[in-house]
Amino acid sequence: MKIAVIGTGYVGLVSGVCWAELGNDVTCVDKLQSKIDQLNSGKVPIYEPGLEQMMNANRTAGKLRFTTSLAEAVQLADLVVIAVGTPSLPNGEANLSFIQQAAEEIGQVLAGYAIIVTKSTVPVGTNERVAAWVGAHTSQPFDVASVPEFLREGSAVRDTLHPDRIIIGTDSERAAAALESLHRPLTDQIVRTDIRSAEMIKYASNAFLATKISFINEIANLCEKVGANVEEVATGMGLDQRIGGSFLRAGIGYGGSCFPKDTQALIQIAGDVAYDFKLLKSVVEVNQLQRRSVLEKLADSLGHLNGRTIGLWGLAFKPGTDDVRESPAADIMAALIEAGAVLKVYDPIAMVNFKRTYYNAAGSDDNIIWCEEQWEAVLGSDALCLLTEWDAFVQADLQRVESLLRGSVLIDGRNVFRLEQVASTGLRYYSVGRPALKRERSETASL
Ligand SMILES: NC(=O)c1ccc[n+]([C@@H]2O[C@H](COP(=O)([O-])OP(=O)(O)OC[C@H]3O[C@@H](n4cnc5c(N)ncnc54)[C@H](O)[C@@H]3O)[C@@H](O)[C@H]2O)c1
Ligand SMILES: O=c1ccn([C@@H]2O[C@H](COP(=O)(O)OP(=O)(O)O[C@H]3O[C@H](CO)[C@@H](O)[C@H](O)[C@H]3O)[C@@H](O)[C@H]2O)c(=O)[nH]1
Repeated sequence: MKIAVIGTGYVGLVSGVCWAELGNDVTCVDKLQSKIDQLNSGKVPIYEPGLEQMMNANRTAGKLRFTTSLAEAVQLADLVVIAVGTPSLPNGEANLSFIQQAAEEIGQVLAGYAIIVTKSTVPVGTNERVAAWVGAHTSQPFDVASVPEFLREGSAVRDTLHPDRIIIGTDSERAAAALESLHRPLTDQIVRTDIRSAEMIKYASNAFLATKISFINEIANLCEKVGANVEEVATGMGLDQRIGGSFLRAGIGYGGSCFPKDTQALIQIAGDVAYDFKLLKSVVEVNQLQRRSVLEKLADSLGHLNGRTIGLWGLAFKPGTDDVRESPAADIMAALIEAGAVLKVYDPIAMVNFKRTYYNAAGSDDNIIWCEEQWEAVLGSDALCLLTEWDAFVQADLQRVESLLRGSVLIDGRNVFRLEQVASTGLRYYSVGRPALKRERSETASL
């Protein structure tokens, strides 16, 4: 199949590369010249394990190209895939301006029948608008379909090649048949729906996963008060097949480019039809409060934060990605700085993106020291907070943490250390929903 993919972000690039890997002829388009130049020089602009190698193998095989010319890509394509961003507007609603622009541009250059697929996450009814935006600029025949994307960052290639299901929402038999044959090599779980249901499946899935996380975080907060251990609780709950064990890891709350944005958008979608989505509003509120639990634990262990030096391990919203959109670390850092703390921060992959997104490229803020390696963030700090569960942090030698800290407090925002492991050190240890090790210890530096 000849495929044009509009937008070379996490979704467009990974989908394009994987479709080429399956033997299709793929042209990826982005309006950012710098991105296309980078891709044409064989470099992937995002951190996504396994992607660069697969991309270059398919470029070399002549199955994958990159261009800024939407016309060049669309005119030859049987299938045109829209994978541009749908970020939040200030009121939480999805911003559809990139979708509209892409749809209108497609309409302007369509040279014959094509199937136009929206992979971006879009509110119910958007694909009907896409059809109108395309149709306003062309007399060529076309069909539209909603094929929402469910990949996770950090495992995007694997998720794309081994999806749990493919949802195809379209009114057109011709489009459905073509899309089924495109996806059949990936899975037998292909579900056909009407367009609006496909659009809703994406939001409902993300909202449900976010609900699971906020639910277990509330159970964790309760566990701390009643002396239970949330890990044991989650294991016990998850063995019930009706509940399932995934997405029950308590922590500092969800972040990323999807859950925060898509939960807000679904609240807004409901509001537009005068439906008050109370449960989802609480999920969002709980998530916001959960980020503050790190500050409460620091205040409990250190007494006050003014003038304290706090080491932070992890800036990405989760391990395996350089994406820092809506990362809990951003809120936690801002609150710590406001409380007068000095921060020593380190992330193995996301430092550059984080500085650029939240502190301008130079990372300028007198209260932040951007560390070159993970141990620098520990050295001389009153406390160390683990915010992202990168392997290098999970495998860290806790005796070394103890010896480099000036204080003795370790806040584990992702429950990565075993309680017995920490018990063999003198660290004062706070995790999420598990018993704290609050023992007294001298705050003398041992550098
Ligand atoms: N990131 C994820 O893990 C993920 C997973 C599933 C679904 N989604 C959804 O997929 C969509 C894309 O997400 P993303 O994270 O890949 O976005 P992104 O911001 O990483 O990338 C979007 C790209 O589209 C390009 N673009 C915008 N308008 C264009 C136009 N008119 N022509 C050509 N290029 C254009 C931008 O320059 C950018 O490179 C969003 O709706 C998102 O909610 C994302
Ligand atoms: O038990 C859990 C699982 C996840 N998280 C957090 O939840 C966030 C999102 O994690 P994850 O879902 O792994 O990452 P994303 O790449 O954002 O993927 C989600 O968002 C994508 C964009 O819509 C969807 O395609 C995916 O199916 C959906 O999992 C991260 O901050 C995680 O730390 C938890 O706190 N506890």
